[in-house]
Amino acid sequence: MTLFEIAGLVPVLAGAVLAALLVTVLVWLLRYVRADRMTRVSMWQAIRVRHGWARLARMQGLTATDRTPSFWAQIGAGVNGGQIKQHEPRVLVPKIRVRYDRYGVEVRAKALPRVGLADYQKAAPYLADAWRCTRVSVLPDGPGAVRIRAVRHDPLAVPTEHIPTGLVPEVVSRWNLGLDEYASKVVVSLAEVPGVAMAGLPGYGKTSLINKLVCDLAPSPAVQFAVADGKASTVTEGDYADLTGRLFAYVGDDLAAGNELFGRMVELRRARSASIRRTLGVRNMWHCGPRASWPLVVLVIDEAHTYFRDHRGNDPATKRLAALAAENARLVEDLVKKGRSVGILVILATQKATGDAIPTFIRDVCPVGLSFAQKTIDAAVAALGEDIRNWPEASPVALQDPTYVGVAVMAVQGRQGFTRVRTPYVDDSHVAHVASETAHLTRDPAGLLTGGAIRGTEAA
Ligand SMILES: Nc1ncnc2c1ncn2[C@@H]1O[C@H](COP(=O)(O)OP(=O)(O)OP(=O)(O)O)[C@@H](O)[C@H]1O
Repeated sequence: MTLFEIAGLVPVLAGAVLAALLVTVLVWLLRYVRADRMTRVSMWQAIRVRHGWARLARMQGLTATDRTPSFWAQIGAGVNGGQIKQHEPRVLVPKIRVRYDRYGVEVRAKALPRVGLADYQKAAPYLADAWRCTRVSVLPDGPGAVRIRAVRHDPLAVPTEHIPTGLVPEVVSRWNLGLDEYASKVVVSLAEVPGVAMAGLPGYGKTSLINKLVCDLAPSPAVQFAVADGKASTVTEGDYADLTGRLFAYVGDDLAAGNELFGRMVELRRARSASIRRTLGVRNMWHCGPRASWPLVVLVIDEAHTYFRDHRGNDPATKRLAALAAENARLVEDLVKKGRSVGILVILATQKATGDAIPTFIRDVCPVGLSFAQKTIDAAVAALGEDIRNWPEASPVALQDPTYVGVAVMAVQGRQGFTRVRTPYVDDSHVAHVASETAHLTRDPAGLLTGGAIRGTEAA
């Protein structure tokens, strides 16, 4: 190719570069037009972060200086008889990739020699100021990289809403709780979990969170639900009225009815334990996963204290209630201690998770515990364990403000300390819709053991 021909290609190349630029700008504009107000602000923020990064990184000491002559300088020196010219040290700036969402930006940055995770963490408060964010966290992002999460608004203070998709979940054991204080998703695995203990002052979102879980799992025939609601006498007057169609069993605040349901569940647990090997070919249902013929059975015990409270008195009626409460505790203990491998999950919700509300021999074997707002640190300790005393900034006692309705505190696997989660609100109309659309999937799991499986809907 002659020089003349090469020169002729320049306008073509310039045109291609311009066209690529134009496409990039158009895509950005399209996204901008379609985005909501908060995301638009984040889009501008992402541009500012990218363009200001080289300067900011220098000022924060996040750059490295390379004093070794470059490869080309050394080659040049070889040509000039081994003499390397006065060499300018090079300042290395970490490469970054910036993504945005409604709450702010996420920056993935490379580590450099002597600039690692600890340096980024030390710089986090200054990055927050420079990017005008309320919170910045820095976490490792694989070898030699960090993930910087910067949020402009406190995600815990912004109520969110969840509209159930009505789609069959890919994995029924994934419990998507909501967003943490950095607007990252908090997902808890329910596989191999026999019990969840949920506490919190009245009106702070326990029932709404349970409704969300039921709505998300209801489209799967591999999950069946039963509810004991200690706050209502009949199903129609309680918080679970909209879900009735999708429940294979429901009892209100009557202790004897609760006793009957818990007894039924223990019988199911025993029958499953006796037949699991023969039916599933494994000793632990989670080794093959729940399916329509062997569904995960979720028993919700809301206002759990109703069923376990100690009744004191010598009159026959009180004595009977005391006996029923003791029996209820024994039955639920059986489910929580032995139900895991056969696919039974008990969710216990109460206002204060002290020993008089949920017996400690039940509460303390629930692997997942969470708490919405609490009045006292003792109530927080009862719900989350002694360690919460060491994390005062995450204490549920600090959530006693209407702003934090729907915010829960929990220990999340793989994370240090406690995580605060903004759980989304699920409107009653959505709950009713999902329950009525999926009512045809409701089966009594005991009936399935004797051969009444839903045909054609095996496995989740
Ligand atoms: N995640 C949420 N986000 C915003 N608001 C919420 C959320 N959850 C609940 N709420 C509001 O709080 C009200 C009470 O919620 P919910 O019934 O779930 O509380 P609760 O803790 O179960 O109370 P109780 O102990 O009395 O049953 C709801 O009607 C709704 O207005």
